[in-house]
Amino acid sequence: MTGLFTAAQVRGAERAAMAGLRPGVLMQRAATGLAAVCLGLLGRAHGVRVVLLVGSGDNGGDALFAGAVLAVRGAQVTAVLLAPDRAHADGLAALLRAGGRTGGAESLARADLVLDGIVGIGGTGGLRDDAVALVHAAVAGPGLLVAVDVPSGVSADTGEVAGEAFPAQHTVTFGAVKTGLVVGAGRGAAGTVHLVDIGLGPHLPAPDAEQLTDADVAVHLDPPGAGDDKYSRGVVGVIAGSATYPGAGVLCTGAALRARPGLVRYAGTAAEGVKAAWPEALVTSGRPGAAGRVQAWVVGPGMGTDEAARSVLAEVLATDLPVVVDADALTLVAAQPGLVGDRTAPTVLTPHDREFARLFGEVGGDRVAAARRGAAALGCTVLLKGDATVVADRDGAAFVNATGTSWLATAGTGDVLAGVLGAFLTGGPAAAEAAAVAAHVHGRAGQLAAEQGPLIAGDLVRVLPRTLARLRGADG
Ligand SMILES: NC(=O)C1=CN([C@@H]2O[C@H](COP(=O)(O)OP(=O)(O)OC[C@H]3O[C@@H](n4cnc5c(N)ncnc54)[C@H](OP(=O)(O)O)[C@@H]3O)[C@@H](O)[C@H]2O)[C@@H](O)CC1
Ligand SMILES: Nc1ncnc2c1ncn2[C@@H]1O[C@H](COP(=O)(O)OP(=O)(O)O)[C@@H](O)[C@H]1O
Ligand SMILES: [K+]
Repeated sequence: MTGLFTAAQVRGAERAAMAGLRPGVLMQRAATGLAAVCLGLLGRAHGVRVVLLVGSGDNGGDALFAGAVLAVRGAQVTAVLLAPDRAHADGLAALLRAGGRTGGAESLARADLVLDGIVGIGGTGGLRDDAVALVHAAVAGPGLLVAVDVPSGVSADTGEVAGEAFPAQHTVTFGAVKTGLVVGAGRGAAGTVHLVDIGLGPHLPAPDAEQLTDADVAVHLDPPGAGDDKYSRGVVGVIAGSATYPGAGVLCTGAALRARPGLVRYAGTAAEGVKAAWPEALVTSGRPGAAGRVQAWVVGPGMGTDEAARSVLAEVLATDLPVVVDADALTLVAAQPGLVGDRTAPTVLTPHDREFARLFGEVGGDRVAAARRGAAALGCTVLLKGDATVVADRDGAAFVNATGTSWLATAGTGDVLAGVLGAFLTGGPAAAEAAAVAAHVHGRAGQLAAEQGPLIAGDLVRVLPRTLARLRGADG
C-alpha cells in the first residue's frame, strides 16, 4: 500500500525527524533528490536552461538549492524571485555561488525546465495574482514543468484548486505522498508523482488514506485450489438491465463471471438477453428470491426506477447479504434512504458525482471527505467514481484508486465495475477493500483495453482474464 498523508502529518514527522538532525539537513535531502529527478528527466545538465520560480517559503528554498546542484553540473540556472527580500537566504547564496543568477519572467520564454517553488505545503487559499502571472508565463514557454513538493495552487490535503494551479508534468514530492497529489483537481495538476525519501518514514503516523498497489491486489486473486468447487468460489447475484435495454444486465453479469469465475445468477427482466450472451449464468426472469442462493448481490444498473424496481431493491436490501447498490438503485435509495439505513451486512454504494449529489449533496472539491461524509451518513461503504475513484468506509478508512484511463469515460463501464465488485464481495476482503480492489482491477482493465485504441465497455469484460493474469504475476 502507498500511504497518503496530509500536510500536518508531514510537518509533524518533519519536526520529529529534525530533532535528531542538524538544521537544514532535510532540505538538503529534498533538494538533492529533486535535482536528481530533474537530471533524470533532462538527460543532461550542461547547457540546459533551468528557470526557478521562487516564493518566500521553504518550497522556494528547495528550488534554490536544487538549482545550485544543477548549476554546478553546468546548467544555466535563473531564479525568478516573487519576493526578492524574503527569498530563502541560504538557498539563494548557494545558487549564486554555484554560478546561477536571478532574473525576470522573460527567461521562461527560453527555458528547458521550470521548477515551481512558489508555494508547497504552506499554501493557503487561491494562488495570488503575481504567482498566477508567473504560472501563465511558464505555461506559455517551452520548458518542462516540474513542481516542487506540490504544484502551487493545489491543496496538499484535498487536491482542491481554488483558482489556478501550476499544471505540472512532474511533481517531485518529499517524505510522503500528499493526498492532494492523487485525487481531484490536484491529480491533474501534479502529472507524474516522484517520491523522494528524506527519512520521514519512521516518524509518519497512520496515513490519511491509502492507495493499493498491483501487489496488494494480487493477494486477492488466488487461483482455485483442488478443494474448490463453483459454490466455494463465490456466488454472485445480478439484478440489472430491462427487457427493452438488456445491455446493463449483459455487461454486469459478464463482468462478474469474468472477475472471479464460480457461479453467477441473474434475476430480472433482461433474462432473455443475458441468457443469450452468457450461457454460463443461471438466469431467471423472476424475483430475486427465485434466483437461488447467492453470497452477494449487485443491484441497479439499467433496472429502472419504477415501483417494480423499488420493490425488487427492497427485497434484496432486506437480506443479510452484501449488496452493491449502483445506478438506478442509487436513485431509489436517494428517494428512500431508509432502504439501506438498517442494514448490518456490507452495503457498497457506487455513485458518480450526480448520483452522489442526489444522495448526499454536491461532492465539492474534497472528494475523500465527500466519500467519508456519505459513508458516515448512511453507515455504508461509498465508492465515489471519478478519474481517481475514492472508496470510504463508515469507520473513515479511505482508499484512492491509482489505476485507470480517461478512455473509461464511456457508457456501460460503470456496469462492468459493479459486476467486478459483486464478485470480489463474495469472498476475501472486507467491503471497503473489496471495493478498492475492484476499482484497481477495473482501471487496469481499462488501461489494457485502451492499448488497442478507444475502448467500449464490453472490451473491459473481454480483457478481464488477461488483466487478472497480469496482476497475479505482480510482485511490486
Ligand atoms: N515538511 C518537510 O518535511 C519538509 C519541507 N520542505 C519544503 O518546505 C515546504 C514548506 O515550506 P513552508 O512551510 O515555508 O511553506 P511554503 O510551502 O513555502 O509556503 C509559504 C510561502 O507561500 C506563500 N503563499 C502562501 N499561500 C500562497 C498563495 N495562495 N499564493 C501565493 N503564495 C502563497 C507564502 O507567502 P506569505 O504568506 O509569507 O506572504 C510563503 O512565501 C514544503 O512544501 C517543502 O517544499 C523540505 O525542504 C524539507 C522537508
Ligand atoms: N475521465 C475519466 N478517467 C478515468 N475514469 C473515468 C473517467 N470518467 C469515468 N471514469 C470511470 O468510468 C466509469 C463510469 O461509470 P458510470 O458513470 O457509472 O458510467 P455508466 O453508468 O455509463 O456505466 C467509472 O468507473 C469511472 O470511475
Ligand atoms: K510548488
